[in-house]
Amino acid sequence: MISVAVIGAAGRMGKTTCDAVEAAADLTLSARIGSGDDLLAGLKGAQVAVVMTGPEGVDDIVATCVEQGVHAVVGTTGWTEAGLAKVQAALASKPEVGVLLAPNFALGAVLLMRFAAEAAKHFESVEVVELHHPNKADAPSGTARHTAQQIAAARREAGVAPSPDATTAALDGARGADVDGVRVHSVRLRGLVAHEEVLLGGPGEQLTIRHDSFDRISFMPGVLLAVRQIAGRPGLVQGLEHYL
Ligand SMILES: NC(=O)C1=CN([C@@H]2O[C@H](COP(=O)(O)OP(=O)(O)OC[C@H]3O[C@@H](n4cnc5c(N)ncnc54)[C@H](O)[C@@H]3O)[C@@H](O)[C@H]2O)C=CC1
Ligand SMILES: O=C(O)C1=N[C@H](C(=O)O)C[C@H](O)C1
Repeated sequence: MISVAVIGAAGRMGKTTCDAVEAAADLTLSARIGSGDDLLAGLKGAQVAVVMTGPEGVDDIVATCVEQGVHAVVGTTGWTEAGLAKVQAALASKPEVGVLLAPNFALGAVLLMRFAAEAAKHFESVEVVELHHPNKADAPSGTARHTAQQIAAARREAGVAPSPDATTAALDGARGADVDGVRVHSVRLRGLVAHEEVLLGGPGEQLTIRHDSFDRISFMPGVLLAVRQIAGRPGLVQGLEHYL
């Protein structure tokens, strides 16, 4: 049995995660930790923490997990370089602990990123569009950032030129955010859950790669896979693709 504490347990992802952990025969839910709860008390007896809070203060939460010797499976997005450095510093004193930062636990989203990086080596133009529910705190989404970074790395390695763009006059934001030279556009719309499209263009053709999460249960197989594997994967890992 692996004992699991869920941090951010009252949120949309936290509730779904608690249900998934409770339904798994080889896992036991040791604590539901919400905003204002005693984190140290909640972590007592846990082997793995699943972190599904908002971005604010998540670096301190993950650093505390590491200091307590609790592996952390982290779904929270909106990380800063300073936040990552804080976690790395905590891991330096506890190198046996595992931290997985996964911007998307859905298998289809992980595959979308892999396919997009491959395709982006072969097309002149590429842009990313992410579409989410309007309660989301961060933009662009963690998945879109990760997608754009993987696309940029693949294009750099293949020696592909930047996407052409003759824009010289634009309203602020009209061309989206620039992530490693890849344009990323964020849509927030009531009714949506989590969706992403990668648009690839070449002379006379377009390839669109799209993934839709219609329900947060789509993230649970990836979360449970990470919970089961993390004890054997010390250090900081970014992206569920490294676990597959
Ligand atoms: N990696 C993935 O596959 C996915 C990641 N996400 C990310 O997960 C995060 C949470 O998303 P939602 O559940 O939609 O947000 P939410 O706002 O519904 O839930 C966040 C919860 O965390 C709680 N919280 C905030 N600070 C806390 C603290 N210090 N200690 C304990 N609890 C605290 C809040 O009170 C709230 O209940 C977001 O960053 C989102 O981008 C969302 C879906 C999938
Ligand atoms: O906030 C969300 O809902 C989601 N957040 C993650 C992200 O920022 O990529 C994963 C998924 O897109 C849902």
